Amino acid sequence: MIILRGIQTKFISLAKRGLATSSCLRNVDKQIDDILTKDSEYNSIAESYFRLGESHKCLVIQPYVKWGPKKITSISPEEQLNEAAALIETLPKWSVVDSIAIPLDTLERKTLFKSGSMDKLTNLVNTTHISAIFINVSNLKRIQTGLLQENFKKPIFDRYQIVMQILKLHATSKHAKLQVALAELYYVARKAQKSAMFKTSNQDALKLMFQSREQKLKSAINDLRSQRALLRNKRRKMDYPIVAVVGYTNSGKTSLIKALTGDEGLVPRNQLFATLDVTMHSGMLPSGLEILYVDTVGFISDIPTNLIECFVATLEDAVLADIIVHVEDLASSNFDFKRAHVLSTLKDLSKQTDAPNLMDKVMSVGNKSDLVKKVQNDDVIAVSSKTYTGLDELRMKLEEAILKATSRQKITIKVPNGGDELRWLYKNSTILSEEADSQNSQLMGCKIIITSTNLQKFKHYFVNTK
Ligand SMILES: Nc1nc2c(ncn2[C@@H]2O[C@H](COP(=O)(O)OP(=O)(O)OP(=O)(O)O)[C@@H](O)[C@H]2O)c(=O)[nH]1
Ligand SMILES: [Mg+2]
Repeated sequence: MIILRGIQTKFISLAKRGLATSSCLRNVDKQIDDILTKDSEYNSIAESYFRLGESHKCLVIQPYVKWGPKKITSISPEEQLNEAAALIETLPKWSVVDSIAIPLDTLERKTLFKSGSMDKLTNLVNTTHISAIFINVSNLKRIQTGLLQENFKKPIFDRYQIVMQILKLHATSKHAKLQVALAELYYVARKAQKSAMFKTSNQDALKLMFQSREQKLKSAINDLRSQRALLRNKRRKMDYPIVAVVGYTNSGKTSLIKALTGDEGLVPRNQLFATLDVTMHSGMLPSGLEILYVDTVGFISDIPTNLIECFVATLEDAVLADIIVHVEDLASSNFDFKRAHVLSTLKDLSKQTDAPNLMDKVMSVGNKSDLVKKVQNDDVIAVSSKTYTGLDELRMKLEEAILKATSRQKITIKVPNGGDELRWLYKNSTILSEEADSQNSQLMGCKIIITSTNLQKFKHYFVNTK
């Protein structure tokens, strides 16, 4: 769901003009609630894969391919382990007790690990007080999970399960809940269809149940998408420049928008996937031009594609923005890896959504500059959302880019004092300053920002006709 937040008075004025969504979405609300809560047969199957209520002390294992084409060179196993631990720590009541990286020659082995590594891990499991094992690969095969569980006598989780649990916990809006439910359904249906339960129960009925749930979820998501498209058109008509803020999870997107807008409704959190809703926040550029910042869902590497696809819809607003601010965490040890991941996701998005000029709209902002001694990257605008350093420079650069991207121009225009022209300009442009003309007191000199279309209209109404 798109939620519009901003400085309160602005929120009210924007909401009155039809930008807030709640009333538009009310009619589909009940239908969505039913899909999410009343499907008891599905819910009881899904619960067996996701253990939201449990608390766990985890051993985190990072398998990594040591050589050959499958070897990952862009991020070290230690850095992967750090990210894996951050995922676990994001779940309330889950903690990391120990972590270990294990070299492999392939990820395809039935037991995943060779016997030597298996012995080493069994010893570690038996001598450490843990209640579960998180193996940081995107998706374990059912046979791998089964054999590892049998060997270690502890529940085994893969990355998909952990990310899904975080998403389930953090999804608050209907739209986010529906998308998470769809991502979960793909996982549950695939696992259930391969399980013993599926072989012994009425397979056709189970398949039908999954298919019907998928259809209901997709249709509800499509309804919401149409609502969003309507809202987008409304916003376009109102001509607010839009700045989408994207980036790797935890880079500080929400914090940056909060620092730029002063919006107290925003709550940055030191968690992965803290933001799962696309929200809008009004802000002002140095000239007084009002813009909307769009907060978005963070990116993360190594997530199964159907999980990503579910979130592409939420990024539609980003794709259609006038400028895309890419927030990067300057203090992150794997800065280059994260940058490459976000840029390649944006490139994919540009292809999928048929937006060929998407990459031209990207502006790189290096956040958390307060945590580094020296900013190494010359190609970013360095800021700190914590100390507010660099924000004025960022606003200036944004203004420059927005004026260019939205064909707006700053001009000075002379209009009759108190006339229709002035009233029209108040409605259709941003007035930066106005002062009486020194040579003719009947005239006002107005410095304005106006779109090319509105300038044409102004000329048509007030210049050509006279
Ligand atoms: N020191 C410092 N910490 C920051 C800065 N900006 C954000 N943080 C911290 O970084 C963490 C993540 O911030 P968020 O703004 O929630 O990050 P996000 O990119 O919106 O994260 P997701 O919504 O989870 O993708 C929080 O603990 C913030 O307080 C900064 O400039 N300096
Ligand atoms: Mg956020």
